[in-house]
Amino acid sequence: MENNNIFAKTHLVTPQEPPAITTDNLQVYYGDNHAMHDASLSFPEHQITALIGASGSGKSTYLRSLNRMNDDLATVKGKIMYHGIDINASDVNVYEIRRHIGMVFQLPNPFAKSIRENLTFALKAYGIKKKSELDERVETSLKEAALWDEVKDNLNRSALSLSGGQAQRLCIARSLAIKQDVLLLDEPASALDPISTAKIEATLLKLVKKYTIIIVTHNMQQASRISKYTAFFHLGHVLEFDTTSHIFQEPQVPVTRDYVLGNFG
Ligand SMILES: Nc1ncnc2c1ncn2[C@@H]1O[C@H](COP(=O)(O)OP(=O)(O)OP(=O)(O)O)[C@@H](O)[C@H]1O
Repeated sequence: MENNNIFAKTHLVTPQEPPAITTDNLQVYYGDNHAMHDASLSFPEHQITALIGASGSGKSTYLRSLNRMNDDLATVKGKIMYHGIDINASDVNVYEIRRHIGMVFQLPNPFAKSIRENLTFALKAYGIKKKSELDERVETSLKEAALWDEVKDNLNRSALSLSGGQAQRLCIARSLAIKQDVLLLDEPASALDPISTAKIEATLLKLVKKYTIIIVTHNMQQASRISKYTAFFHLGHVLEFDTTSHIFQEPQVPVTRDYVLGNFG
């Protein structure tokens, strides 16, 4: 009956650093499918945390809940605390949440607009109209996302003409332009070549000085290279959360050990 005991052994540390976001007993249901069980985690400010685990273990489900992207798809129970506010409460404005907590998806999704408009679209919706401020936000966000040098000569060209890696950095820049402070990234480099992947990783390592980053990845080397903390998901449960070095060098839970050694998944 080993299967019944898999979820009994967990190892979940609470990082010393102050949290940017925490979840308390987060549960997600797609109809009758209880896809996420009791996820209680704390994501430290200005650190990269990786979410790892086999396909279907609940990583994206959990990540999407953090900025209420599951609202129309699932029932999400439990608390999601962000600066002392439970952002999972029904009376919280989800657009306001997404002003602070942004999402970058696996496949880059630039709008069919110019590079500049991709960055100014949300700013204008938030009431920023002054050209000098818009220009400043465009330049700063593109520089922070390490894209400025490649696009500065023609910001009016279509964002659809960018390469996959450039388009993904533009999507990161979109978050930076509106000064979101938590970036949720769902396998942002899995569709990219190794050079584009390296650029994204280098960008994230710079951004973490100012932003809190939570990244889903199937790439163990990537998690090791860039994250300070790692959470291991298994069949809708978080079984282990610790520093990335502990997770990869001395995992405490047998299922984590099997996963990081490549014995399944
Ligand atoms: N929109 C949805 N509607 C119904 N069920 C869903 C939906 N999205 C995910 N699920 C279910 O929730 C469970 C967890 O899926 P999820 O996509 O979160 O896993 P994952 O670990 O991110 O997988 P992957 O690594 O393949 O992206 C699975 O059983 C999946 O079928």
